[in-house]
Amino acid sequence: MTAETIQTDRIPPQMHDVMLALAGAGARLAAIIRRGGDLASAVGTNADGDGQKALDVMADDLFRDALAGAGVRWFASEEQDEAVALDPQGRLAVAIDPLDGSSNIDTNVSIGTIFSIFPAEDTAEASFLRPARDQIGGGYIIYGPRCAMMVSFGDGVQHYALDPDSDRFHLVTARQEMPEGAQEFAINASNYRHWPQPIRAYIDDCLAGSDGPRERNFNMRWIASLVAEAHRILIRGGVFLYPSDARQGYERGRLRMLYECAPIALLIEQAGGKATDGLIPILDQGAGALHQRTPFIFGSAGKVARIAAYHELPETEISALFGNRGLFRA
Ligand SMILES: O=P(O)(O)OC[C@H]1O[C@](O)(COP(=O)(O)O)[C@@H](O)[C@@H]1O
Ligand SMILES: [Mg+2]
Ligand SMILES: [Mg+2]
Repeated sequence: MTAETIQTDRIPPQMHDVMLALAGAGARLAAIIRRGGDLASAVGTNADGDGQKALDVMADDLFRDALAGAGVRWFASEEQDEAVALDPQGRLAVAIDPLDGSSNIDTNVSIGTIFSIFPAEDTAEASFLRPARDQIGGGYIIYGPRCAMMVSFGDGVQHYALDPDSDRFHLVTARQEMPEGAQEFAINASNYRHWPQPIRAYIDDCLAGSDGPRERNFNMRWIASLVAEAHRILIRGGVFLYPSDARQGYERGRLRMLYECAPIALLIEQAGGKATDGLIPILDQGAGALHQRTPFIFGSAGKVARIAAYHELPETEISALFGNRGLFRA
């Protein structure tokens, strides 16, 4: 039996082993990151053609080994071309982004691990290529100034923190709720010229601040670690956008449906927010392939609904200068 790496009294019993394994591997990875050293050197390329860094591969090995003894039948990872069969008796299927925010490893900026848990079926395809609403668990670990975990089993979001003395995750908040609050948006604005019109119009109106149709000022953040943006938004609200764009290979955005967007969408909905591809809830969709990408917009419910409304505006209204976009005053 695994040592108690996480407080289990709020975790459904059938999830204890998998959560003990994820928390144990997360605590070990947190220690590796704290120690530092050569974690960012290039070591290869993954299934999707992304460059792999030393820490990407280390994290993948750590989580796969930990999950092998935790009732997991199928393991799918950003770092593996195909799903891996672990325990034929296992009842769960786990998809994982073992190290999210790889471009930040060498800059000592927050990075994370994202995980999604489905009931195991007889094949990996049947286990993973299904509606995201079939997830029975999902969450992330953030390796930041504090190491923390947000996880949902479909009944709210639980917030844990890693105690550095005992190396155990303990419950901080039993039901994390997202405030509507912050007037903050997160997008990689260097891609502005490649964005679709509704996204440009939404951001134009935010940037116009109190002089534009929104009649108030906004703040912007871009960390380039999805986990860190999700954590900030869960704690203080705001909105995140990684839309599709006109660059080659970005026709469906950048982020992966199965092990990035689906678990973050579960957390966001369970905390009272919304997560869509611009229009359709992510949880109403599913991955057609393990590494399929999707445009991803999430955050406070009102903000995500507003972005959907920009997608439905008539062309004349969308291409109007922000000052003339009468439908969106305030
Ligand atoms: O560099 P860009 O295009 O702004 O992309 C940033 C996005 O890429 C990611 O780093 C992708 O995740 P990986 O590091 O797991 O590949 C997200 O965490 C982040 O939101
Ligand atoms: Mg990622
Ligand atoms: Mg990754």
